[in-house]
Amino acid sequence: MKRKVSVIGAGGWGCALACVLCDNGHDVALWSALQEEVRLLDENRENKAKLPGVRLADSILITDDLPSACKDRDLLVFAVPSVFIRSTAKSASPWVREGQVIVSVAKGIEENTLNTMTDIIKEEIPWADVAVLSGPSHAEEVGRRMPTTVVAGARSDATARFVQDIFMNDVFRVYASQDMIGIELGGALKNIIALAAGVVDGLGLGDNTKAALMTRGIAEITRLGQAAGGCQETFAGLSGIGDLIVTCTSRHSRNHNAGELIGKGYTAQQAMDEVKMVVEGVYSARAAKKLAKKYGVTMPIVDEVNAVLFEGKSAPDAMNDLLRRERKGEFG
Ligand SMILES: NC(=O)C1=CN([C@@H]2O[C@H](COP(=O)(O)OP(=O)(O)OC[C@H]3O[C@@H](n4cnc5c(N)ncnc54)[C@H](O)[C@@H]3O)[C@@H](O)[C@H]2O)C=CC1
Ligand SMILES: O=C(CO)COP(=O)(O)O
Repeated sequence: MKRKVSVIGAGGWGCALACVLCDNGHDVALWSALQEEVRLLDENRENKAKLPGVRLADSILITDDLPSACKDRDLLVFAVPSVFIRSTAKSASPWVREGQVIVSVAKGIEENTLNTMTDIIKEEIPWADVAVLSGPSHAEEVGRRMPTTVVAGARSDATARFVQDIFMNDVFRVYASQDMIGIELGGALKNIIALAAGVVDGLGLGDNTKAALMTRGIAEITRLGQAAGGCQETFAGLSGIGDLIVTCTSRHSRNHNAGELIGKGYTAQQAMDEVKMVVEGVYSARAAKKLAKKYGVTMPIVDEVNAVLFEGKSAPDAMNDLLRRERKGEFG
């Protein structure tokens, strides 16, 4: 069924998802807060800065007019970086109708409130029906129609399946779930572990080391995620281990690439400047540490990433301190 859909945010991920939705025959609008970005997208029909080589079909309406992008739409996809989710939701709220479905595809945790992205949207627009879409899905590959699988999460099964139906096609397979907190925490926390995996590569360490970080990383994510109310199975699924694998190993990963630069001696700011696109793990690291404290769980990799990012600790010292922790059983 043809739907009216708007993608709010025109970075790499917003552009790739606009392509998926357009392929599915929907009436698609793509909104950006940045006038210059809108001008360039309209002129080039491509986001040359964030997603080069992926053409935006002529039928995608590119706009900087938020009211018209929100009004009378069956679905809004919020695809701005996590730090802009609250301001974007606040600005959009006057034009969102009762029960309108908003799906968040941003991966982060708000630092001062420890809210997930859908918590923020619900706070700003309590009358919306809020969902999440997450999983191992780099824009660079989705834009090239490479087979990808994700999970749509919503409180009600009906809303999760509504989102599933709108996005699903032969190369973009969508599963449905009702574990929103599990999906969102998996998506946000894997970025911090991916920074650490990048550091391993930047330090010139090996595959054993990276496998160790990924495995112990998902243990940390699962520990915190379950304490916060997520289901264990979700962390073994697409938005958990699946996204962790792709983010720790892909050349497309902004978090891995920033971590690699940090391993080579760049500061966090220098690494972010070099990567140019949003490195969400840097914004979520402090929040993850605070969440771990709130729920009384140990997250040694997250602690060390924080120390390297914000306390001037060297990457080799962080690695050594992880290895020299007191001996323990594998599962606690
Ligand atoms: N790029 C990817 O492959 C994927 C990204 N995501 C998530 O999607 C979110 C967006 O990521 P990307 O598209 O990669 O980011 P990006 O760095 O490519 O794009 C940033 C975009 O944010 C928008 N923006 C800039 N300033 C703004 C403001 N003041 N208010 C509102 N919007 C503003 C602009 O449209 C800009 O192009 C992140 O949370 C990321 O983790 C999730 C899955 C895949
Ligand atoms: O979430 C992502 C892929 O699923 C994107 O990760 P990066 O931001 O590290 O590129």
